[in-house]
Amino acid sequence: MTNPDTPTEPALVGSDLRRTYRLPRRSPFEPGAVRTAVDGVDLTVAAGSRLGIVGESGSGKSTLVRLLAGLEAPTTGTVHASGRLVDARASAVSSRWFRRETGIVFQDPVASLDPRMRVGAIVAEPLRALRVEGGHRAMVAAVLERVDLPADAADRYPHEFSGGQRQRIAIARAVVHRPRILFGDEPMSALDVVVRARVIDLFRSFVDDLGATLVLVSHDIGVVQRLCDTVAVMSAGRIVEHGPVSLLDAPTHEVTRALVAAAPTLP
Ligand SMILES: Nc1ncnc2c1ncn2[C@@H]1O[C@H](COP(=O)(O)OP(=O)(O)OP(=O)(O)O)[C@@H](O)[C@H]1O
Repeated sequence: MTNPDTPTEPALVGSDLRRTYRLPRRSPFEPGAVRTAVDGVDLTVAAGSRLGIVGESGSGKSTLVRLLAGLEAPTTGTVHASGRLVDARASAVSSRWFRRETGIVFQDPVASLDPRMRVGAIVAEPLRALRVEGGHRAMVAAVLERVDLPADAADRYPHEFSGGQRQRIAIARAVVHRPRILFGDEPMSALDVVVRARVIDLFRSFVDDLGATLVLVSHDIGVVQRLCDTVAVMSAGRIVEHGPVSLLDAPTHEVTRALVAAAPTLP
């Protein structure tokens, strides 16, 4: 039996994460320049916490979340999930344990859903790939209902749905296997205000139900204030401020101050 006083292992620990990209060469005589997207990040995400990652465009938010989600390998540094090394270069079989623990929602629901597959097959895909036991059809039907899609949604194709509905299909696919960590990379930013509010609610209710850890990239401070309990502020590939989300109410770092000052007031 676990002692409630014993601190549990952090959901994620990124240690000295660095990710560089070599840009295309401008001349045949010189190598391409190197761009540093993430520049020595140490980050611990406590189990059950809800971390928002904010920062100006190009500050490295998406790259950091791809590293934490094991979608991309760091140039140097490591990611551990519940104490276990996450290896983005591992085979599908070796990385299955981590894929089972994680779900990801991206910004663009059109690009992230295969147009040739029916919605039911799209949402069932993680169950199949991750060898989840049980009746997949029933699990898919239940999760589609949870995201308010019509009963016949499973038999239809993504193009038959609106942008907001497609994002809800993407959320259904991300949570159908009941992950312990949910990642979102700007999952609300392609949506209009009303649809965005609904998608925020859905994120919150799934994270509550699953008792999951949330790692959410957003340029929208208001979304982070609504969904997250902690925030990390990025600038030029580094985390310049990290703490409770209330730090956005009284920002001290100049980067955070500028982000808060530039944020529109939400209705
Ligand atoms: N595959 C890549 N090849 C080359 N450069 C890249 C690549 N991915 C990211 N970068 C560069 O790394 C830096 C950080 O990019 P990243 O997308 O992580 O930032 P971001 O904070 O998520 O930006 P945005 O808010 O605009 O999405 C940028 O300068 C970007 O151009």
